[in-house]
Amino acid sequence: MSAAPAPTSITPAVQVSGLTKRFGSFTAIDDVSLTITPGRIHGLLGRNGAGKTTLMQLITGQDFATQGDIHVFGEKPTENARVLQNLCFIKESQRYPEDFQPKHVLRSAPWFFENWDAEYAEQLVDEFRLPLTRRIKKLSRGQLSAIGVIVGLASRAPLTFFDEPYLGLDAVARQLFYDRLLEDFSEHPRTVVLSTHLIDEVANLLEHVIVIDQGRILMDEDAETLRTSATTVVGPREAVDEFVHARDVLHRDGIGGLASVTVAGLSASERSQAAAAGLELAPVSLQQLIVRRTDVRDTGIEQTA
Ligand SMILES: Nc1ncnc2c1ncn2[C@@H]1O[C@H](COP(=O)(O)OP(=O)(O)OP(=O)(O)O)[C@@H](O)[C@H]1O
Repeated sequence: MSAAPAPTSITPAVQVSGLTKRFGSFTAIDDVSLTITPGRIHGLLGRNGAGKTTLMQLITGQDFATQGDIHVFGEKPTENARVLQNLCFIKESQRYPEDFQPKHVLRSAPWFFENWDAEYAEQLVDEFRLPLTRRIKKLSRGQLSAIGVIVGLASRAPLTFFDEPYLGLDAVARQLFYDRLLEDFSEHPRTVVLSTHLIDEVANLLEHVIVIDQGRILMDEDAETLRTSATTVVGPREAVDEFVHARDVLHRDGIGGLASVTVAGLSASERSQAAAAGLELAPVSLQQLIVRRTDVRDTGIEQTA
């Protein structure tokens, strides 16, 4: 067996080109190309059935593509132990052996993850209040999710995928997950891909956003660029209409004589112009932006405020 090419800081964590996955006549992933830069937290977002889980399954070598290429740290992932030992895929539908208890999961984790930090896992078990010696099939939905979250964090895998990792987790536990992810990521930088419908909750964690819909990539952008790419203009309808005239309008709302219109990118001088016209400018949340930019009203994305 030839030696693995040493991953370098410029080797993409993931490189996908022309990727297609069909289930019979249904195309779940449709000619997708994307690059996941190492050392960042990426959001993989999209409506139900958009193709997020399928894409993650292909990248992590758990399923075969119909067409196209996938490279993880420069190598093909399928049946490739060198790649797989650098991966952690936390999914909502994780199955465990019949009689397993959380303590068995934690004991077996070091076999799969060479960076496993048992002490950190213990700390997380306390913080998430996970009962270690109860059969997994008897755990609550949130406790089951806590196992995945703990494994995902304590594995410190160079490439970690969290696919809707927190079904059933209460607000305190979700916040704990975000806090620990951010802290641990700063101390042990790695590549994280987080798939979620709770966009506003994770907005501050994300450095890059990938939006998928009907198997195609709709958006693949730096989160900061995205955050500053639109503004909502609020004020008397006539003044707002005059201001947004000939601009790229993403969304309109309003009541009575008041209008609230979201427009793409405003320059500094346009902002001053709006202020001079007595209009208010409000930032657009990442969630709203994705909803507006994808031009979809029912996104399947939950409001959490
Ligand atoms: N084994 C399969 N056989 C047939 N169709 C499948 C199979 N796996 C997934 N699909 C279909 O592929 C599409 C993408 O599914 P996927 O699970 O990737 O979506 P998702 O974006 O993760 O959705 P959600 O947010 O609801 O979890 C869906 O329409 C799904 O029904």
